[in-house]
Amino acid sequence: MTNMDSDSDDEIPTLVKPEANAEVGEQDDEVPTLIASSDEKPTSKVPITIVTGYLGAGKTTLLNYILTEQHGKKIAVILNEFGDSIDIEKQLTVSDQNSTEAKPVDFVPLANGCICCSVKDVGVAAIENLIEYGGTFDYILLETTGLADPGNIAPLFWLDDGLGSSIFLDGIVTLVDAKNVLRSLDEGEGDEPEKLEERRHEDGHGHQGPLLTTAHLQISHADVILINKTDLVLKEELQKVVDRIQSINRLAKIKTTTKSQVPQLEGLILDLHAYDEVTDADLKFASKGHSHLDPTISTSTIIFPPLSPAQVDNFDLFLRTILWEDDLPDNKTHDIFEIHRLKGRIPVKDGKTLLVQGVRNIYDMKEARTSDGANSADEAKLVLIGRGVDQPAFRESLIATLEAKR
Ligand SMILES: Nc1nc2c(ncn2[C@@H]2O[C@H](COP(=O)(O)OP(=O)(O)OP(=O)(O)O)[C@@H](O)[C@H]2O)c(=O)[nH]1
Ligand SMILES: [Zn+2]
Repeated sequence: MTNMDSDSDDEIPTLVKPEANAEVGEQDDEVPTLIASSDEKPTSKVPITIVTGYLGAGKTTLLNYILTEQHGKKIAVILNEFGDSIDIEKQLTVSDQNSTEAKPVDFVPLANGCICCSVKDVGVAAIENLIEYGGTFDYILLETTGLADPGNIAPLFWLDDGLGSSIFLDGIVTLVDAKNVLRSLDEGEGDEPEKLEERRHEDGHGHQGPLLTTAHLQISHADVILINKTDLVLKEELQKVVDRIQSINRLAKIKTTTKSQVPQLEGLILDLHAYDEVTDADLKFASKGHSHLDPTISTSTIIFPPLSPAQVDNFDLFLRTILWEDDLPDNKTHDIFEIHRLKGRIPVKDGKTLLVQGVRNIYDMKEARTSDGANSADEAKLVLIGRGVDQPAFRESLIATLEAKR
């Protein structure tokens, strides 16, 4: 669906209609509008999966595939021009002011119970309307533009304010094009040159750091990465791609696909729970080691002893300082860094386990339900994904902060 991504503002959005179900949409130019009565408010939050990926990686192919599969869910698919953070903020404000006079959104019902909605300019407001008027579906899939930075979009659905009251972020799925991804990572091919220049930063010694491309941002924020178009590469080439992607993001599940055909939807696209649960298994692979295959972004794991209850506040201070101030507490000297994603499981000696989640400068810390609790003898693990996170100073600063009397 490359025509969705053109820049012309007056272009009429195209609706996705899987060929197999072509008869369902009936008249092509008459789009049905679903309007539910106002008392049909959804009672629980609807999960949303963000589908991101570089230009032409296979996002629309994936959504079409899902819309034709039998999965027993009513899925609302939104094709959107989500991209620029500034636009999104504008849209949020507009939708807040107009929330009482929101207009219905147009949907196309599909054979397997799914509905499809194509939104070009309304963005967040459209999703609110979808919830308000639709109410009859149990999942939302949102395709972003190829140049979108998921780090700007994810917080909109994760936080309690804004949209978080009716929707919760289930996960971010990133598609990469096996044939082109290495070139995108190395050269920023397809990226806007000004954006690349903006994202370059100095390494703290006055040297320009390596290129941070859109492909990096989409991989570093992903919970699931589908390496698509495997038919276009040789086995050895594919292995190189897998290795490179793993070196950037060791938390994400990685699967290889052709024509975006995922082996199963559950746990790969739907119901990831990537922003509420942090299981031991989630962190296991990440903490097994790391490599420096990518000069720009890497995954790093800090392992430390369980906290005493009195150290919890100090741990929180450490998180606030690294995420909000891009700095390490206790004046620890360090190179410049930038954290994109963070996950942790922190046992406390009173028997609780703290679960930590972060995207950019937003984080959430809560207690694990006792049923999934690791016992307090386990080590604590904090996994960081980003630029410059692979510095010994992180662990040193954390230990010093935990031990400090405040
Ligand atoms: N050879 C090959 N082609 C594929 C595969 N998956 C998708 N394609 C083709 O690649 C092209 C782009 O796929 P889309 O699904 O439109 O990609 P997209 O990510 O939605 O693209 P944009 O919205 O333009 O960013 C289409 O012509 C697809 O048919 C694959 O596994 N192998
Ligand atoms: Zn597309």
